[in-house]
Amino acid sequence: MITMDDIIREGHPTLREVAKEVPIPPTEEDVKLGEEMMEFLKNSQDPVKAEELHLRGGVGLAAPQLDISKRIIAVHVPSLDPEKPDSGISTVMYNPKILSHSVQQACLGEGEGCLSVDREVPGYVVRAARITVSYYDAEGNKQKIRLKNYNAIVVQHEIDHINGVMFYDHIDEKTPFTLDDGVLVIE
Ligand SMILES: CC(C)(C)[C@H](NC(=O)Nc1cc(F)cc(F)c1)C(=O)N(CC(=O)NO)CC1CCCC1
Ligand SMILES: [Zn+2]
Repeated sequence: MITMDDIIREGHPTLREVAKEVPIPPTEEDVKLGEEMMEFLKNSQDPVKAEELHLRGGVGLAAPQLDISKRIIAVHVPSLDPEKPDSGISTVMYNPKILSHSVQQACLGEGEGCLSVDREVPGYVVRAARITVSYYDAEGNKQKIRLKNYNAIVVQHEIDHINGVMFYDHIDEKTPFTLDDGVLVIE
């Protein structure tokens, strides 16, 4: 079972590598890895288990964060809006790829953090507000989905990880909270 001890922290070189594509259909080993990554996210959002296992409440995880340089990500975003019960996203993506994205940009009003970063890094992380992502699922079926707002932010954050990019690479140190016109601030 994955715990915080399995997550490598900033400074570890694997976080700066471009991860390798995985064979499709995913091998048994890669399917098992994806399942364990999803289980970690679910455990981390379960108050009892998170407390017991000392987990930070995670919504996304990329294989490089486990020192496994493969293009596998898991996202488990609860629907934050009770009126829209299925506005979240919960899936493991093999070889995810952003096919297109909106010109419109967005950022989280709170800025971003990272399971691999044990410090606050203030500043807006400006990303595309909407993205179209293709990926393969555990059975090797090609999927194509459109994401917006928080779901889009999480998937972009995780795809950054398989490209060796950290969220603070996007923060302008001199003007961390300056926003161009039209950037959507997601609260
Ligand atoms: C870094 C951390 C604060 C742990 C962040 N958690 C998070 O956003 N928790 C959360 C938010 C909710 F809205 C509902 C909920 F149930 C839990 C996170 O998992 N990530 C993922 C990560 O580090 N992946 O590598 C950082 C987020 C910053 C923007 C997108 C993902
Ligand atoms: Zn991260």
